[in-house]
Amino acid sequence: MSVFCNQIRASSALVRRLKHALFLTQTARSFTTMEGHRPTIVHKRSLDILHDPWFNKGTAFSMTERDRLDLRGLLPPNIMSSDQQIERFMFDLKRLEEQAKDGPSDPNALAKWRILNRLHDRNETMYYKVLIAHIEEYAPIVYTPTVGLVCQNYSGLFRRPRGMYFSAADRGEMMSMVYNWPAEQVDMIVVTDGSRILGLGDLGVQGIGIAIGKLDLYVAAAGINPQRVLPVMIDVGTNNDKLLNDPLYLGLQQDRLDGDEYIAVIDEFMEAVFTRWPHVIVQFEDFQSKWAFKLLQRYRNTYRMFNDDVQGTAGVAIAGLLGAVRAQGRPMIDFPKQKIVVAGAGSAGIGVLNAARKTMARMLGNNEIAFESARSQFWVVDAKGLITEDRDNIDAEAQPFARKVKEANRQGLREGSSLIEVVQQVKPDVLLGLSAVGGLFSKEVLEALKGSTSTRPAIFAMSNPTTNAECTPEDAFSVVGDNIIFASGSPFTDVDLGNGHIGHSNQGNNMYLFPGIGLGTLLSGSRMISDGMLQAAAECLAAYMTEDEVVEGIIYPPISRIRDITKEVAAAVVQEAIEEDLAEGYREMDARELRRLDEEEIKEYVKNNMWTPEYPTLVYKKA
Ligand SMILES: NC(=O)C1=CN([C@@H]2O[C@H](COP(=O)(O)OP(=O)(O)OC[C@H]3O[C@@H](n4cnc5c(N)ncnc54)[C@H](O)[C@@H]3O)[C@@H](O)[C@H]2O)C=CC1
Ligand SMILES: CC(=O)C(=O)O
Ligand SMILES: [Mg+2]
Repeated sequence: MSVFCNQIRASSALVRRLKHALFLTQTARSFTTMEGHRPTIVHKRSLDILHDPWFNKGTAFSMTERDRLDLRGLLPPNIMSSDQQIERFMFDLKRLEEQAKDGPSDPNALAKWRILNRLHDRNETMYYKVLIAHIEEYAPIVYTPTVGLVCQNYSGLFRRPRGMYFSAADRGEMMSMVYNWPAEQVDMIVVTDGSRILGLGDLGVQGIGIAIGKLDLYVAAAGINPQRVLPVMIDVGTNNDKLLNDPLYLGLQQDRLDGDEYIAVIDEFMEAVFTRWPHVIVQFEDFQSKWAFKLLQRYRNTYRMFNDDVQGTAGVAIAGLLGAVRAQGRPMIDFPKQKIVVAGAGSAGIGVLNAARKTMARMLGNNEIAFESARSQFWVVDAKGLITEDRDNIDAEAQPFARKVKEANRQGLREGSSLIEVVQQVKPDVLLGLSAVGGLFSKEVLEALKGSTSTRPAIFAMSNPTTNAECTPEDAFSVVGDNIIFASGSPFTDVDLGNGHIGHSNQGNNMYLFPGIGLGTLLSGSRMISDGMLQAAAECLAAYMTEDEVVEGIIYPPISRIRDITKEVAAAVVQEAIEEDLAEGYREMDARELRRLDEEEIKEYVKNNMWTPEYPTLVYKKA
């Protein structure tokens, strides 16, 4: 009996399923025939639509729909057909299969990024809990080196948009577009124009990945509330031929704007974001050197902004250079005696040179003569070799570091001398690379460094991502010797030197400063980010490592301590802003109260204002 009943139940369930399938087919058909005639009424706008799988069309939203639904700026500018969207999806899927055949490392890193990214989309609190608890393991995924790979493959990886896109096609619209962002308050913007992403060159609109990665560190390290961060991509075109010819590219397929047209776009963006959020801080990231310096000079006295590659990198390098002096068993005040060869004269290299020269000058008496004499401690080599005053069309930023011709000749050098020649002749204490050329510190260059007059030569292979590092720690320790200091921009593991000795591989990356610079600026309410505030941040990082650690060769903290060092850096920035009378206060902490705080109280104030990922209790209230 029960078997019979079960059969009846099963067959009626089957009939129901068949009927339902028939109904769905008919409905689908009637929808298909009506498509294009009857619009679908939606009761949502903006991000709510993009996050709704029923209505979301992603990059296929037309421009009129984007305007109608307040979506302008929330998607990359290139409008795609649904066929193109599927082609892009399939391309990515196939590429993953291809890469999986080639070897485990890259697809594994990308797969981890995807899993983390999905969690980021689903549950930010949980995402940041995971990131903070495992920062050592996952910073290399959300930040350098994997973020470089993510940017390179962004068209394929793009699923749900994050951040805002302002493009050259949005001129005249930005002031209203900025209101499409759903958050009432934004504390921190990281903006890029994609023109020099890490050492990977012009990646156009795909550079948004670096702004997202940097802001992940703002949340994880500085405790900036994730609801108040905004990654921004300013798409003014690209000069990357591959992207210009790629039908699946998500950005504007036109040559980069230049000159006044370019500046007009960036000006409009700055005006728009500072009009809506007057207290926001804007970090410029990975702009090609040509614009990095000009925009910094243009905005730094008007807006709360800084350029991470120029100023953040400079501070991190100074801290490391001072650490290298201490590691030689010498006092920091001996820094002006160091002979420093820098390979790379772009935004990062020049930023470091300017800051190092100023630091030396301060130690030598802080006057014109000191500043002039500090200049002779640097030898700068770029793609054309040693820079001397003989160089034609020398960049204005590099000019102050051009070697005098006679002096160079006396050292057996000339305009355009190769890096090996320079290292052989100068016998520097420090060899620092910000060239974006992987392997530039070849065996020959490192062999030449063995002639260094330093008791403990330092090698900074600071270019990113990993493949662009000027050398690996293995090469450095094995060729130059066990008694060196080594730092790199992207993480490497320590080197086993045998007999229980470890060759420390430090990560010399601006991530140790930018989160603290941003947080300190926010909490001080400083009107601008002064040289003094940046200097205070660098000095704080330099002083963070103990004497024992630097003697061991550890000149930067491990990333597991990034939240603590960021708190210290932020407190130093607040303190300096107060001393320079720039601090206007933050929320209920007004300028007067800030001035009353002592050093420990400032640290406490910073700590108490760092967001931690905890679920809040939610209560429903009608809008
Ligand atoms: N570790 C860190 O915190 C940071 C690292 N960087 C890295 O620094 C690198 C450079 O960045 P930017 O200065 O903005 O780039 P850039 O493109 O403006 O400058 C590169 C410089 O390297 C020079 N160069 C090229 N080939 C060379 C060669 N064979 N020998 C010597 N010099 C050579 C170029 O002439 C140019 O002066 C990138 O890889 C970037 O990822 C940048 C900022 C922070
Ligand atoms: C770290 C960084 O800012 C860069 O490589 O550009
Ligand atoms: Mg950068």
